[in-house]
Amino acid sequence: MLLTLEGLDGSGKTTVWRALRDRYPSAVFTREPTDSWYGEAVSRSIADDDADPLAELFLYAADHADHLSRVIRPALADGSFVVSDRYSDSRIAYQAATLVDHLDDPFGYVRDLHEPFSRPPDATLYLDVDPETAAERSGGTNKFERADYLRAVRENYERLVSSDPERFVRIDATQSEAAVVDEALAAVERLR
Ligand SMILES: Nc1ncnc2c1ncn2[C@@H]1O[C@H](COP(=O)(O)OP(=O)(O)O)[C@@H](O)[C@H]1O
Ligand SMILES: Cc1cn([C@H]2C[C@H](O)[C@@H](COP(=O)(O)OP(=O)(O)O)O2)c(=O)[nH]c1=O
Repeated sequence: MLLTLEGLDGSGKTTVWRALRDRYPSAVFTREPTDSWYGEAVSRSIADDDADPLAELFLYAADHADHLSRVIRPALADGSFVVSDRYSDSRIAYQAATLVDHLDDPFGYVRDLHEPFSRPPDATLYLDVDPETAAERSGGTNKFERADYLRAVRENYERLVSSDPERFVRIDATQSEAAVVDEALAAVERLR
């Protein structure tokens, strides 16, 4: 089973990912961007304010392709429970926002790019938080610009959730850390 964690920066994905790692020590825990050289290229692009958004999409997509072949598919073939902190939905939510002035239908473009080669998650925990809280928690320096961008990203997440409601479990991530973790652990218990 492939479980993914999604949500805005600062929504608490990594906190939940760690709690799941403690609860399911034999599962495979992974993340995107990965720690491969493809993931390092992604990090360089994130750090570059002038990075071309289309080039950045393809770096993220390359990292995803490598993640699938090197980690995700072999682990699933072994019958492992696999948990990924971010996955393809992050691309659709974030890059559709960065590409809004570059493509007519960025959401459809990024979604369809994945379709021929990716492996959809079986279930996704969506940690839902308002953009202001997300920006504050993730320590963005330009808080208002960041919150504006995260607002667009959140709208894309909402589109994803409504297009595939069966796959998503929405968790109110404005609750305390302990409440979010409890809800996430209970949801995974039900899903497995
Ligand atoms: N429910 C919560 N309430 C308050 N602070 C939180 C909550 N969840 C996480 N945090 C804090 O917010 C910051 C970002 O959390 P993190 O789990 O790294 O989020 P993400 O991986 O989604 O960016 C950390 O300092 C973490 O301790
Ligand atoms: C995986 C992925 C991440 N991102 C962005 C989200 C984050 O702003 C940044 C780094 O991801 P990450 O390290 O998961 O950030 P955080 O822990 O703060 O949520 O990359 C994309 O824009 N597209 C993607 O496909």
